[in-house]
Amino acid sequence: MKMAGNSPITTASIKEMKREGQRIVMLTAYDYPSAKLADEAGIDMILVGDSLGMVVLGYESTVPVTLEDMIHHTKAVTRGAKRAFVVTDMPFLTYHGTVEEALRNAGRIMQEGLAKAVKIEGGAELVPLVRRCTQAGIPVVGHIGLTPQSVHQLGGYKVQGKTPEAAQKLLDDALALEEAGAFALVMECVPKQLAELMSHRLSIPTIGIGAGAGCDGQVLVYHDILSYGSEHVPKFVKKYGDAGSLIKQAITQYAGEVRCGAFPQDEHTFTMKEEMLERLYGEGVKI
Ligand SMILES: Nc1nc(=O)c2c([nH]1)NC[C@@H]1CN(c3ccc(C(=O)N[C@@H](CCC(=O)O)C(=O)O)cc3)CN21
Ligand SMILES: CC(C)C(=O)C(=O)O
Ligand SMILES: [Mg+2]
Repeated sequence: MKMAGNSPITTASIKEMKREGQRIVMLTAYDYPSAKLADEAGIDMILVGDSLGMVVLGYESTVPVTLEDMIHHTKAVTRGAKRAFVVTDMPFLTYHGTVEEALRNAGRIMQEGLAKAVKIEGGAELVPLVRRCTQAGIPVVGHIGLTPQSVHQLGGYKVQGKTPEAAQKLLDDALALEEAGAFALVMECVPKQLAELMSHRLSIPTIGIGAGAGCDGQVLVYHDILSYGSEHVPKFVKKYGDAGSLIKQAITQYAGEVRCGAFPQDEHTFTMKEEMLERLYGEGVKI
């Protein structure tokens, strides 16, 4: 399998991967160790997804996630990612006021979090913002199809674009975002035929999640592929490891060994010199 070299990934190398038919691999990460492992495993793009609200903060949806949350986690991820290109989700309602306000929020993600790009959920209505960010040097990734920040409007996490009208709207949105300057596009939970068609129509790379093999790249949630405590795992997830069981087993063994006295052993313990101990007792130091 071909993999881009060791030099840091850029927007240019991401676009080039599409031209060369090399699939782009994206994974979410939310902290320093997960970013470091993903980076070392050769992941091309790391997404600091607002899914962190659900998988690491325990909220019911991504709606409660704040800009401060995203910046905080982005700081940790960018310290761990040496080669991977880090993209951060703009959270709920941080890009729906004025373009100036949205630009300022995107700017904080770049300047404080040190992300290389931002991702925003929505279609053609975001064109003025995408244009402004792109002009200001902030690369933008679009996100269409199932847009989880609109879960309360969509009525659940459902597949999108199943009718000809809905599919046409998604295609129009995708083309508008590309035209406005988005350098990549996430397509979530859309029928595979539509995702493949959109991937052919667009010159920018498409990154699918629950959108089939016809996309230029794939993205999944870190905790989902590792079975690491994530709940309500979507159908499109494939599990590649069982970190949850591994961690629970290790913690259970630790608890058992503390309770029966098997831990700690001498090797985990510090000692005082005999001479110091004699002085302690002999001189009657009060302890
Ligand atoms: N752990 C996790 N993984 C994700 O991929 C993820 C999150 N959280 N949180 C934010 C969004 C929400 N996502 C989701 C969540 C559930 C489904 C889901 O259950 N979908 C149904 C399909 C329903 C239908 O038939 O229309 C499924 O069976 O997969 C899909 C996407 C994707 N994102
Ligand atoms: C699932 C991906 C695309 C995402 O937006 C997230 O992790 O928040
Ligand atoms: Mg997201």
